[in-house]
Amino acid sequence: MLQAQVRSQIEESMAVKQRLLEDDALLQQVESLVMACLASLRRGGKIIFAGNGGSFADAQHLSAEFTSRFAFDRAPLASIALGTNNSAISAIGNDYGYEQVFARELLAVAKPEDVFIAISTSGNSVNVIVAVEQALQVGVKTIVLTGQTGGKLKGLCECVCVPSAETARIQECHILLGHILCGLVEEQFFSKQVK
Ligand SMILES: O=C(CO)[C@@H](O)[C@H](O)[C@H](O)[C@H](O)COP(=O)(O)O
Ligand SMILES: [Zn+2]
Repeated sequence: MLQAQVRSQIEESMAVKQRLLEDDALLQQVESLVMACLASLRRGGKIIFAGNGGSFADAQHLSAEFTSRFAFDRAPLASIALGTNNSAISAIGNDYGYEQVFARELLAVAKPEDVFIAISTSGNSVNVIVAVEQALQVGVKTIVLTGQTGGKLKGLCECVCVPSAETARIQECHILLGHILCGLVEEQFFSKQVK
């Protein structure tokens, strides 16, 4: 009985990915994001990630692909996920408010040569919005991975909008696109350096 629901959720996940595949503008955005990350790393910048809940896990996961390795053994690439220092979250949250937890850490570490990838399925998480505003002020190239509407983040900066309104389905596409990003950046960065 539950098997039908399992099947229908897999079908829905595949349907969202099919819509991604048919969205040339979105694929172009992902290519541009790869190029922006490459340019940042080549000039000594780093890739900064942030998100809440499942997107926090995605932020950590993708950041670790850069600093550890993705598809092959190579030198580490500079990346951090905001909010991974529990003491900083506790101190900033307690002293400045939870909406500042990403923005203040970003202000402490971001340089104009960095890229900031914010992840929010709704586009409405206040701590992500405030961090995006802070990144733009510092002059950091900022891109948001979000859902079909982009929420409040839509008007603020470039948004890669996954064509779904369902959090889980959007997250599944974010990690797919994130893995594609990591793989292409790694391949391009090191193929150029080997010569
Ligand atoms: O993973 C999930 C749901 O799949 C949740 O933990 C989810 O990430 C949390 O509710 C987040 O707070 C949602 O934030 P956002 O994606 O709207 O910015
Ligand atoms: Zn989740």
